[in-house]
This record gives sequence, C-alpha cells and structure tokens, in this order.
Amino acid sequence: MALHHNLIGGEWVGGEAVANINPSDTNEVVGEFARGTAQDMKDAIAAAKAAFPAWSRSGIMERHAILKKAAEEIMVRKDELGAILSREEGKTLPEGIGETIRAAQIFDFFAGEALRLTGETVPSVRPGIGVEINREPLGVIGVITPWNFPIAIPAWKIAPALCYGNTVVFKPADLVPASAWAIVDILHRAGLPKGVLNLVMGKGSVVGQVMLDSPDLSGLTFTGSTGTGKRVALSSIEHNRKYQLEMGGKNPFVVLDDADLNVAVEAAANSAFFATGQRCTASSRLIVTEGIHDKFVAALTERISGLNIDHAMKPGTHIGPVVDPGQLKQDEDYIAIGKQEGAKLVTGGERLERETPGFYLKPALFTEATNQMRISREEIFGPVASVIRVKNYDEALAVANDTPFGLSSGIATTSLKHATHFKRNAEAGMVMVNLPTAGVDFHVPFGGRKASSFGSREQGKYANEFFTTVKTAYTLA
Ligand SMILES: NC(=O)C1=CN([C@@H]2O[C@H](COP(=O)(O)OP(=O)(O)OC[C@H]3O[C@@H](n4cnc5c(N)ncnc54)[C@H](OP(=O)(O)O)[C@@H]3O)[C@@H](O)[C@H]2O)C=CC1
Ligand SMILES: O=C(O)CCC(=O)C(=O)O
Repeated sequence: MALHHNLIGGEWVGGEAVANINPSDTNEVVGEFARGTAQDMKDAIAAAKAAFPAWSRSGIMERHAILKKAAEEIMVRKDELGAILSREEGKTLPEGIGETIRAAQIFDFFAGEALRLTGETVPSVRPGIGVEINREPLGVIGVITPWNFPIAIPAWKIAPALCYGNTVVFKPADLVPASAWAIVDILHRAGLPKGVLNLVMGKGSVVGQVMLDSPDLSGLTFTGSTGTGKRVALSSIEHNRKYQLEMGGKNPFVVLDDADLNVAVEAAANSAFFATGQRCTASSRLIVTEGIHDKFVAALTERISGLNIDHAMKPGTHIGPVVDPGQLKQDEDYIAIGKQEGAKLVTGGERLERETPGFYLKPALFTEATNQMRISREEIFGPVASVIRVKNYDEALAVANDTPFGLSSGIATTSLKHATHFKRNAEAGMVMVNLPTAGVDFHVPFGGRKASSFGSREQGKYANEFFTTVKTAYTLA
C-alpha cells in the first residue's frame, strides 16, 4: 500500500507509516499515512514563513485560478472523495458526498472572493490629506481541524486563508488523514507555489503542540474540543497571535404544542442522530412543552426504530458507526450517567452487531431528563439525546439558554410570534426555525457564543475579519 506523505515546502516528505482504519469495518485499512515529527512541523512553519512575502503580493487572478481549479477537481471527484471520507470517518456515503460538494462550493466561493477584494478611500479630517483603508494578509496561518468534518472544515479554513494572501500550515486530526491529504494534493497540483500550503499529519500532542508554541504563526484557526481550544487560546496570548476557536455545543431544540408534529420529529431526529450525532451543531437537548410531549416522544421513538444503523457505504444506511473506540466509550459512559441520574432510557443505547466489525451504536433517547443533569450540560458528541419536559414557551426559552454553550438553537412551532421571539432571544450564534440545528449553508457566517466559540465568524465574506488585518494609510496630497 502506497504511503501518503506530508507536504513541506512543496516536497512530499515521508515518515512513520500509520494505518487509517475504517470504523465501519475495522478489518479495512483506508490507507497509510506518514506521521509527521516535531521537526517536520518546524520545517513546515519555516517553509510557510519563507513563502509568505511572494504569496501575499500574488495577483488576485492567480489566487482565483488556483482556488477555482481546486473547486472544479473536488466537484468532478465528489463520489470518489465522498467515499474516502465515509470510509475513514463513518458518516454515510450520501453525507460524505454532500460534505465533499460543500468543500467544492467553499473553494468556488473563495475563488470568487479573491476577485472581490475591496478597500476604502475616505477624506481626512485634515485638509489636503487622503486616507486609504485596506485589508492585508496576516502571515502564516495554522489550521488545526477535528475528525468529524474531514473535508468541509479544512476547506472553510484553508480557502479563505489562501484567498486573502496568507500561507498555511495544516494539521488535520490524526483519525482522518485521507480527506485532508486529498485536498492538499489537489491544491498543490492546482499550482500553489512551494511552501504556500504545507501539510503535517500526526498527533496533536506532538505536531499540533509545535504550532501552539511557535512564534512564527500570525494566526491560528481551530475547531475541536473545549480543552484543546483553551490551550490554543493561552498559547496565542503568549505569542500575541490572532486566534479563532470553534468548540463544543449543547444545542437545544424546542418543540412547542403548536408545532407540526412531522416537522418537529424529522428535525429532531436529524439534529440528534444524523452523522451519528457527531456534529458540534447536533441537538442533544429536546425541550418539549407538556401538550405535545407524549405524542412527540412516541413519534420520535417510532422514527428511531425505522433508522438503519449500518456500514457507512451500504445503500439504505441512515446512520453509520461511531468514529472510534474512544468516542464509543464516551457515548456509553454518558448513557450510563444518564441512567444513574434518573433519566429514563426509552430506546437505544446498545451496541449493534453488523456483518462487518465496526463501532455501531443504536441511537439513544432519554425522557424525564432535567436541564441540571450532566447529560444535559456536557457535550456527548454521539447519537444520544434527552427530552426535557417544560410547561410553556417561556420556560422552554429559559431552559434552552441555560447552558454554558451557544452555538446553534432550534425551535419547532407554527406561531410567528414565538418564532420571531425565539430568533431574537436565543443565546446562540445560529438559530433554526422548523429546521434541524445542524446542516448549514457554506456562504454565510458560522459560529457561536459563550463557551462554543471565540473570535470572529468563519465562512462567507465574514471570514475576512479573521484572515486579514486592517491598514490605514494617510497621504499628503
Ligand atoms: N466542535 C467540534 O466540531 C468538535 C468537538 N469535539 C469535541 O471534542 C471531543 C474530543 O475530540 P478530540 O478529537 O479528542 O478533540 P481535540 O480537541 O483533541 O482535537 C481537535 C484537533 O486538535 C488537535 N490537538 C489535540 N491536542 C492538541 C495540542 N496539544 N496542540 C495542538 N493540537 C492539538 C487534534 O489532533 P489529533 O486528533 O490528531 O491528536 C485535532 O486535530 C469530542 O468528543 C467532542 O466533544 C471534537 C471534534 C470536533
Ligand atoms: O452542521 C453543520 O453543517 C456543520 C457542523 C460542524 O461544523 C461541526 O460539527 O463541526
């Protein structure tokens, strides 16, 4: 099996081979990937630093053409790349292909943004002086990504970084190197100059830590756990570096008495269980008013019984396996905690045997949960959700907002008054009405509040806030 190398200063560099295992079938090796060393990361940062002056002054047509070419290749190869993604991460093939299309759209969007760079010219308060305000690239950007969106998250960090003239050092999650390697290979062949984009696969505690400790990164964009996010923040303060964090969620989905039951159940099932619940935008708190509570629980339980949990590549599979044994243990530990806390497990929570050995878990639904239980306060990151019964809309809103997190928030209602009030008063960066809390557009801002996020928004044109710095120039006429 060919070893996939790291890309450092435009050269493919080998290293210790690590097998990438398919969570749907642990007998299958998706590929072998070079595990980078601390020295590899130091070399990559040096290469990105050396490449920055030229790339930061590159023409917008060059940046546009490279990003566009990458977008086109990703789109043409969407089925193949989607299959690689599903095999390494475990989300279903339609989810894998959908995420790959999203990555292509993101590169296409930022190819366009390269042609839409603007500045401002304004009069000075002093006569005879002109003022120009422009955005300039930051320098070397460190990109650290998690395993749950192996192609879309790297895309939405790397595409704007390159578009605005930065160079990049990219460290994907150790669990999912194949999708990361594929997009770096595509961008490299699309014509990026040496050192503009560098890939170092390997352990966060080794190569990721070198990024955190480096004085040569001007920006660090991170998605992952709250614990690692805190380390990114502390190290960035130490080095006076710009940073951006997307971390956990404990997203509420409110169901009111006046909701359309089918809409509510479909949105809740999607929010809680699709992509195996492994989305920071997943909803694991279903906050349901008394009048619809029993009907909703019965209908959602019925919906869960119709879900096929199986090999990610199998036609008809709705939910693939959990990503690895560590995450499976975390899910099972929380199911045990929920029972101990007095919540009632109405369905699921048990491991499933399938034709191939994989980490299959039946989606778990708790009722009689309170918002003070650990299962309602801590991010589980698996197919586990709990129903919290409330009296009315006011209590539902209070419970929805009573969480350390603030990423996404949803409501099912036919009342314009409640929908409008919820959009205004939900303490979250993203609000969904009669839609799942997860599954977002690629061209509009993504991010949250409170413990979920720090820094300016990702995605869409709002991304320029992080990836550029403003310069104000005064000229005597
Ligand atoms: N908000 C989100 O989208 C996500 C949230 N999570 C939450 O985090 C939990 C744990 O997931 P996990 O994958 O362990 O999350 P981590 O925060 O450990 O991983 C995210 C990224 O950070 C890297 N990393 C880890 N340690 C360091 C370090 N010291 N310095 C620099 N980079 C580092 C990881 O590398 P590597 O993995 O290669 O070691 C990975 O690339 C999940 O159960 C979930 O609750 C997880 C993923 C995404
Ligand atoms: O819900 C989505 O579409 C994106 C979710 C996401 O980015 C995440 O879970 O990290």
